[in-house]
Amino acid sequence: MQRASCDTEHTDARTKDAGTRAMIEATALTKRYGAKTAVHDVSFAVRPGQVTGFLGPNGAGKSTTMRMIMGLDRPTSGRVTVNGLPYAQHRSPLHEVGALLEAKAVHTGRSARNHLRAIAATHGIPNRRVDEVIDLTGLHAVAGKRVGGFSLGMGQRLGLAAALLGDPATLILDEPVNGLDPEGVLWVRGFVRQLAAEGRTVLLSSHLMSEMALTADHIIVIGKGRVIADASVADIVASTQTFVRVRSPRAAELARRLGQADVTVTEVDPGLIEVRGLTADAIGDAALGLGVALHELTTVQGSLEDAYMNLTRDEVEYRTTVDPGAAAGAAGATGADAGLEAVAR
Ligand SMILES: Nc1ncnc2c1ncn2[C@@H]1O[C@H](COP(=O)(O)OP(=O)(O)OP(=O)(O)O)[C@@H](O)[C@H]1O
Repeated sequence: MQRASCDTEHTDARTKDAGTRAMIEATALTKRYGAKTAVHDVSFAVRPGQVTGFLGPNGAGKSTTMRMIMGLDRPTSGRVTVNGLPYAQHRSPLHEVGALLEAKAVHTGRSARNHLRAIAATHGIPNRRVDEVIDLTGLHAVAGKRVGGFSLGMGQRLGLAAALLGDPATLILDEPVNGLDPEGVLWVRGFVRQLAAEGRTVLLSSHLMSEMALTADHIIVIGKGRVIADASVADIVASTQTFVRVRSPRAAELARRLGQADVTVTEVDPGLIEVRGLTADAIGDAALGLGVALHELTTVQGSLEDAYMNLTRDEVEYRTTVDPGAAAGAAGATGADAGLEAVAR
């Protein structure tokens, strides 16, 4: 993939900087709407050179926080800076931070190229840069087409192209893969990772946990306006409980014999149990001692999704009748994501 930058010197400086200086910094950030506190005393730092996922159930305060980062909403108290200054105090904000806040195509009769040229013109950005971002986002073949006729995927590429016009070091992307087909999701994932690899700071929100696990390096989770987790994806996943999946024609009998203090055995199906509190070795030895045949003995590490469900179980503002435990346990990433959405909405 072509570098998502037009300024090599600039980018090399950024890469050297990566991991050292926080580019988005929130300090005791609070936003109240009348009696409603949407964001409560939130502090976090988003660092360059990695993708930081911003997660939380619906109504948790993500959009409000993103709006305050972008200067679209004023904090009630506290502050948030981008590259050291509140957004509104930057002389050329488009060169500091690019944002994709709306997940829909712009409805306009203009061509993609003219749409981008219009934005560029109002920010003193040369047309040369418009052509560069068109190439970077793979829009070349449709650059002359009316934006109003764009698919959601093309609309997202156009939104990313607009966000990149000022070659900003910081990008804020709200649900960039929402509604995209698998090819579009794959493209956005690769693109976002490339932007971070260049040393840029990328803050990305998504409800798709399986996608976040593949895209983000670091995760900030908010619930009911407060930060409830701020850690690397690896650390968050490592904090989830592992369990051992055991398949046996005599699973029920094995379950009874394994049951003891600090061991939890869940019967998933006749013939399939999940054991927490014992290693696979211990279960295998116990089965051998009992003369019970095992058809499967697998240690399963919890997923980012499991960790997220545990973290946000008490933080969901609008709960449906779907049981979060059942949703988290749903088989396969897609099924579990669907369950998560049902809980979080
Ligand atoms: N302009 C407003 N006036 C009053 N309340 C608001 C306003 N904007 C947001 N809120 C409330 O603040 C809380 C946080 O909303 P916000 O949109 O930031 O959440 P979110 O995490 O982005 O949710 P979603 O995932 O649904 O986009 C919600 O309870 C919401 O109803």
